[in-house]
Amino acid sequence: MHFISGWRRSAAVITAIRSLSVKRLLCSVGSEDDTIFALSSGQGRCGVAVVRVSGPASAHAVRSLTRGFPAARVASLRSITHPQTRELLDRGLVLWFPGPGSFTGEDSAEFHIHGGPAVISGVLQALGSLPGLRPAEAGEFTRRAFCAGKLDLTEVEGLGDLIHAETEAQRRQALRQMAGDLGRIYQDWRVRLKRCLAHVEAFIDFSEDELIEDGILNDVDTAVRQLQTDMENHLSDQRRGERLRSGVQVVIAGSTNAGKSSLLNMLTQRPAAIVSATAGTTRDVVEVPLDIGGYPVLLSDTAGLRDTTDSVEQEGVRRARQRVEQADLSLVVVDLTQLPSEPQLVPVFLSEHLKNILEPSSHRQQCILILNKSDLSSAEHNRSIQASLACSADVPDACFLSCHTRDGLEDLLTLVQNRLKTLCGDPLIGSPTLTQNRHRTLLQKSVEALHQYHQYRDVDLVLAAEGLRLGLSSLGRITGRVGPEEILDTIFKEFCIGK
Ligand SMILES: Nc1nc2c(ncn2[C@@H]2O[C@H](COP(=O)(O)OP(=O)(O)OP(=O)(O)O)[C@@H](O)[C@H]2O)c(=O)[nH]1
Ligand SMILES: [K+]
Ligand SMILES: [Mg+2]
Repeated sequence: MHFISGWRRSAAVITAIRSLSVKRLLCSVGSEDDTIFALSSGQGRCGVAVVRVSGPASAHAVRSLTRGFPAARVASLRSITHPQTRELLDRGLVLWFPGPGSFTGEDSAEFHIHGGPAVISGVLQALGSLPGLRPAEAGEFTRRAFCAGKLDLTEVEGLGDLIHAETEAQRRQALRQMAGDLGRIYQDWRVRLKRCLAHVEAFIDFSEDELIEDGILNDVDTAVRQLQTDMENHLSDQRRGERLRSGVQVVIAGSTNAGKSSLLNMLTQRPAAIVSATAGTTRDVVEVPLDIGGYPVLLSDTAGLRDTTDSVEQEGVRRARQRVEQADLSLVVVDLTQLPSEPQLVPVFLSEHLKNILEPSSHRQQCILILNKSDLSSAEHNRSIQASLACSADVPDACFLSCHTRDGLEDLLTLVQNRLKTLCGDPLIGSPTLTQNRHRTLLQKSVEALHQYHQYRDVDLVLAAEGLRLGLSSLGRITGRVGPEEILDTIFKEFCIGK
């Protein structure tokens, strides 16, 4: 056993050298010797604009534009002047963040100036006139933070998502990922897998000399199986996190003239789609992003579903059906006045009607029935329909609505919100969910590689170990500990200049 710990130490040294060189390789592009600067607040006229500087010449930049060097991490009011012409550009706050304790890990500074275009361009020009300073590329500040080991890739992505978050639930999920909750899970799996690999490699190298305990491979088998289970559980999340990140696809579908476009307009509070008494008004899919109860929704109105000889309308119907296929949730609108007059016949009628709209049976659960135009039918008749529906197991959640009087809108919104909660999950409860397809693909690869381990375990241990190594490398790519340059390029390019 003594021998194994010695071997482990040397393996640890090798791993350390490897990860060092990977990091050097990844971070060598876009010379780190440059000092970069950019407007970090939004473009356009605003009260205060923030110009950020990072890199070795940051202190020189502060000295050149202001007098009296500011204390670290304290806002100091200064006159900001052009280093060559000495012209006064603005009076603003200057902040000095010495490395390595800064966001990027480098010496950095911020100029909080007035947000007029002339002030901003004056300060940017002044910085550009200094030797060793150049404008930052998109995402370059965050990239430097990553290279300094301040963030792993999942945290970088969380930061990107936070900047783009439009609803409360998206913000919560992004904050959690930025805090490293997701990265920690992947890191833990990497550590466990690394231990398995070390044991198998030790077994390959030393088992003939009988320096290895028997049963070590059985322990590895159990550990690998447990890892597979953990990863598969994480993968089978019904894409909740990804849905929350990119928006829930909700489609409004149904027969012509049911009031689908009227519903879209009521929910979006603007005349987004044309409403008319002519059947077959809507042809194109009309898509509107919405925030419903903190969840991001992409709501689309579609052409009424009917057989038609009009080729343009046929295309509209084809697109409508395609949307229903892809949707996370369908709002099926039915004109109440078109239902059978006998309430007890309504459930069978609706269940047949739904088959026509939601063909694959797997989609039946992801549907809310909206019985529209309730203003045209008596309250008593509506109650009888409701009672009859309550006794039927074939019909999904249904609610009465009038797009004219807005009666039933509250109930509909509650129903929709509850569905969204199930579809996206609560980002603060339970273990954090996968948020990106990139993570999913790499995790699936990792799980497949672990299957290779079991496949070759009794046949060829070297090949089995290779499976573990592949699994480890896929996991490492998620957090960016291992990874080709182009992945990083894509991720950082999604950031804007100044981030
Ligand atoms: N009385 C009443 N009329 C409604 C209601 N909702 C919609 N309508 C009317 O029904 C007709 C059709 O409405 P639309 O919203 O265009 O229906 P649609 O389902 O989008 O129709 P297509 O796009 O042609 O498939 C219009 O005359 C609306 O004013 C409602 O709740 N009550
Ligand atoms: K219509
Ligand atoms: Mg319409």
